[in-house]
Amino acid sequence: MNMPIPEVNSRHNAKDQTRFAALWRPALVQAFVKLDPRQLKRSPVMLVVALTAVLTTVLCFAPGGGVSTGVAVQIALWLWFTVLFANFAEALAEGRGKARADSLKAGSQGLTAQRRLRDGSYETVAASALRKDDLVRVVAGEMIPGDGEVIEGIAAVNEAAITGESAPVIRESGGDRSAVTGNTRLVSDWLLVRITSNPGESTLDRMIALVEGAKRQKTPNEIALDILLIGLTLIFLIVVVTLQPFAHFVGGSLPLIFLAALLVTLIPTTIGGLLSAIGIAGMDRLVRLNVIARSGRAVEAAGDVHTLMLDKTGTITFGNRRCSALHAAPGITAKELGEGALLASLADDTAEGKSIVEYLRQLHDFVDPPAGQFEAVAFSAETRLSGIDFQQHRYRKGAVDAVLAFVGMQRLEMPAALAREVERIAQSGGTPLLVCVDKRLLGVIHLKDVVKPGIRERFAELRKLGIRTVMVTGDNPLTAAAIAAEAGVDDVLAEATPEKKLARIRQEQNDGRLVAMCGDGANDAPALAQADVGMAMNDGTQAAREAANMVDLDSDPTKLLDVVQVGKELLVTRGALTTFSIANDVAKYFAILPALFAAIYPQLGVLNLMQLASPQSAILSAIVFNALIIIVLIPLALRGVRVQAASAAHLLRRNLLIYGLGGIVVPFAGIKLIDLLLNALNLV
Ligand SMILES: Nc1ncnc2c1ncn2[C@@H]1O[C@H](COP(=O)(O)OP(=O)(O)OP(=O)(O)O)[C@@H](O)[C@H]1O
Ligand SMILES: [K+]
Ligand SMILES: [Mg+2]
Repeated sequence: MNMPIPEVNSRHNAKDQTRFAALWRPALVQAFVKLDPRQLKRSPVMLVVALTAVLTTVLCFAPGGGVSTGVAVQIALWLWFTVLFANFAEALAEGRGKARADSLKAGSQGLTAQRRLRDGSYETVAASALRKDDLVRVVAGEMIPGDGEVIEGIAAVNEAAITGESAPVIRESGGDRSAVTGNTRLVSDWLLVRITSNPGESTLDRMIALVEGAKRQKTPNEIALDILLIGLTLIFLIVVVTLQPFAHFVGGSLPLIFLAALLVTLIPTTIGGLLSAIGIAGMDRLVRLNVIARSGRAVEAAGDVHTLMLDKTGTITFGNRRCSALHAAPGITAKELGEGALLASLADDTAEGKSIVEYLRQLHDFVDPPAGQFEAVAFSAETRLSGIDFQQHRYRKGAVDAVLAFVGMQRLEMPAALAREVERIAQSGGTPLLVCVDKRLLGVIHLKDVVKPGIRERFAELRKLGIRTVMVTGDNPLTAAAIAAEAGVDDVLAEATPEKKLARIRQEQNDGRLVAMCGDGANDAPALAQADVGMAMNDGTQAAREAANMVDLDSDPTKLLDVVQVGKELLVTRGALTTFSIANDVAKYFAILPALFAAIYPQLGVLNLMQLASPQSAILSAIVFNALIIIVLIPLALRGVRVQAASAAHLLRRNLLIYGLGGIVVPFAGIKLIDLLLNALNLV
């Protein structure tokens, strides 16, 4: 049922065609610009073709060996076409991203910022002059001048320029929603932002570099393939050079121009010419998915990922865990619990803490303790506690096991009514926070969060691709299990600290599996850095965005499914075209050799199955075919081979059959057809 059906990816067909109409002209110009040897040397195979083209161009003036000048000129021209077609493919791939890069650049031009000086006043500077740790103030209506972290304030931000999503999002200091992106617009209030990137390193800069493909580094896979292609080129060079002694042996001779042309038809020019376009097109598909990848390597790893780890709050759920109710322990009044919970939350600037304060202020009028008379204990993912020390009392709230440990109580010693309440909250998928003062339990706070829609279906699709999903969360096992059941993950790791998350990833990697991690919090940063594919939610913290090697601008963890798809398509497309290219070249050898030697070894006539008209015609037809096949395969290289859920072995067999067999058969038909055409037109 899950049959692999490699086919040309048609999802973007209509769009691609309209784009092509706008793109081919500039790409044609670029094809000539890219004849620059400094650019050509990035592809060793194409460099060899270019050098051969130069040689044959020179030989046109004295072809020798009975080759007519007309044929020599045609061979030289088609060799140049071969290089130009490969350049054209690359230019087309780059062109698709360039329009987006240009509009991104235009949006950031002339942007200014209000930078805070030491004395607290502000100066106006160009956004491009901002450096890490500068403090800037942004007010409603202004653009945020760079990537940064909100230090003070709360505001709605329209991120459409970057994400294409026009609904504003809330950004505030503290907690997991504190990161802002340059070139997004503040639509309300004001923010004080600490800039976190130096010029040239921001999200916007990375996006531009990515879509332009200019600074694209070759991935380890591409380098390995390059080495294989260079090896094949050397082997065929030796093959071609040894043909001449054979010819001499029987008193004949092959013209140098034939040998040069033969070399080009035999070396892997098809994949050599399309390799870079395949890589750029893959990255472009990612950008269109609104995912920014730091390296092509991560995208390829995504194609092979086995385990996907996801943080719960903010990744699987929306992450606005808010206080929805309080339940007092037996013998504690609502007022006592409220006061304790408020004190434990006053100095807590996480979203959870703020929501508790807000909730309680609506119910009671409390008098705040004067500032400076208490000592804040900030929340940390390690302790999973927060609160204050005030008038010799220690007010705390936090994860159930953490607070029980704090008051020195076993789980079973908890008052039965409170234990039931905690369980009820957890089973509903909510997060229970116990509240205590010193050794006394006051009650429990119910934090509510909502699972993002569509998650379950997408995880089922991931499972079909053979990817296991694991939810890792700092929350208690019951809440974790409830959310896990709702989201449909395969496994859960609850009460996890950042270390535990990291250890789990290392363990999977030690078992030889590639791991992807999706997260948003500062506490996810180590895991995001350790994972082979680390995808940060754009609306998460700056720490997570910096540690990850991909950022999803839509903050949708299920986007990983698409990234896996792009990675697989990239690997399969490259593999398929390599198979095709090599099979093709070997077939050409047998297709044209009999014709080439017909005059020298008349006995070979029996092998001349294709009955090509003459050695001249055989060589020219092969060169023409060799160039045209690049053009024919450009759409496949740019769109990618469509990959559907299937085992790797199945895919491999299927592709070997289609592209291997195809690669052997196609040249026989193609070269014969061109031979007939050239002769009909009297060109040889
Ligand atoms: N402001 C807070 N004060 C006290 N305790 C908190 C606070 N926020 C969260 N907790 C408790 O600490 C636990 C861990 O929170 P944290 O945000 O680190 O979770 P996490 O590891 O990111 O996992 P997830 O995001 O999936 O919940 C929470 O489940 C909750 O019980
Ligand atoms: K070739
Ligand atoms: Mg989190």
